[in-house]
Amino acid sequence: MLEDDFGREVTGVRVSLTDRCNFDCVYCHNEGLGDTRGPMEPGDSEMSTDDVVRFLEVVEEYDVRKVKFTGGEPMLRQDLEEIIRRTPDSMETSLTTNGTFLPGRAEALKEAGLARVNVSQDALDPQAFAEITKSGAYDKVMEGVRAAVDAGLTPVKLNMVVFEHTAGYVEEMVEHVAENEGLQLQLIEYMPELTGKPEWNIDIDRVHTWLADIADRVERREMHGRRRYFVNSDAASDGSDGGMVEIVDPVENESFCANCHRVRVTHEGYLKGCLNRNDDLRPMGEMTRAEIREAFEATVANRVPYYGEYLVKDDGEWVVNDEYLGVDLDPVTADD
Ligand SMILES: Nc1nc2c(ncn2[C@@H]2O[C@H](COP(=O)(O)OP(=O)(O)OP(=O)(O)O)[C@@H](O)[C@H]2O)c(=O)[nH]1
Ligand SMILES: C[S@@+](CC[C@H](N)C(=O)[O-])C[C@H]1O[C@@H](n2cnc3c(N)ncnc32)[C@H](O)[C@@H]1O
Ligand code: SF4
Ligand code: SF4
Repeated sequence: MLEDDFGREVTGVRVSLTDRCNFDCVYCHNEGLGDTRGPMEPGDSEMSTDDVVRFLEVVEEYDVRKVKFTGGEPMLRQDLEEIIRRTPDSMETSLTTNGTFLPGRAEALKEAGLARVNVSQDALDPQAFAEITKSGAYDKVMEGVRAAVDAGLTPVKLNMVVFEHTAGYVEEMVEHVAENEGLQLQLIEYMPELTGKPEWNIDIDRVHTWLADIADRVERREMHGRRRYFVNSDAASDGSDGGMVEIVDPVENESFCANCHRVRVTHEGYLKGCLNRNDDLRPMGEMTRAEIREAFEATVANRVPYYGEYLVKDDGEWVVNDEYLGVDLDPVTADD
């Protein structure tokens, strides 16, 4: 297993399969790569099926055991089922999607070996949903979530970005997942770095405080040290956990970055050490196994935590701050 200079082992990869999308969400960071708008046809620049599979086979050699497929909208790739089928068996395979193509395809994804899906759903109100996503496909998304639950792609995590347009819908969404088996909620702090519009920010600490008040139990997840709140677990008739609500709050959060164990791959086949950075793109040449190995090792060796005092000025020169290694990571009590 590879470890970076900040003691972070790399256990997962996040692979963007395309930058195309059928939505145009007002906040979209597109994994740090900018606009999703453009032609809907497969781009020449996208990694081929074989490239993606070869990449996964190589990183498996380094004990990478998790892969997240994302985009753009990854379900625009017609070879998604094939990619999943050919993903090494040792890897947990998950997908983040806007959900519109899940109806009619969820079963096939499950059969191909997909473990679970996350579906972006920012509101339970069709009009608000349409305004945020610039699409009227609310019903399709609801249908997609049901199809995923029915196919056993569970837990289905609903991804809701908490920002000015959605803050009023948080409570309703928490109730929704608490009442519906198979669903969990991820409340994502709005990341303004890549989209501008800092005026849309909502103070995520207020959401933590509110959830801490109503939760029966709180855990900390290994990944990013994220907090998980269990709501209404007593009321759950099936003995399950009731509603599980996780807060994804990376912004200016050193502890989040200190627990970051994933390397990213862009749809064009560049490695990237951090979601928020665009100055660390590393090509993998012709994507031969040797080139992938070399680029992967170099990417891990050059990873830095985005938030955190990882660079300091010494005699006018920027140098890595060894003190960062002493950041209080807080005890992590929950496993993934
Ligand atoms: N800044 C930052 N944001 C992240 C990182 N990982 C995930 N996110 C954000 O978290 C949100 C949810 O991401 P998903 O792709 O659904 O999945 P996940 O939460 O990372 O992973 P699972 O919970 O294991 O499914 C997205 O808005 C991502 O941009 C990260 O390493 N850094
Ligand atoms: C870029 S999308 C790609 C996958 C898929 N198209 C989807 O929407 O789920 C991945 C996740 O990033 C989230 N996201 C996009 N821009 C964001 C931002 N500025 N701040 C926080 N999360 C954001 C989306 O809500 C989504 O859950
Ligand atoms: S559906 Fe996903 S990729 Fe598409 S615009 Fe929305 S957040 Fe971005
Ligand atoms: S270093 Fe921080 S900002 Fe960058 S990908 Fe990891 S958690 Fe996200």
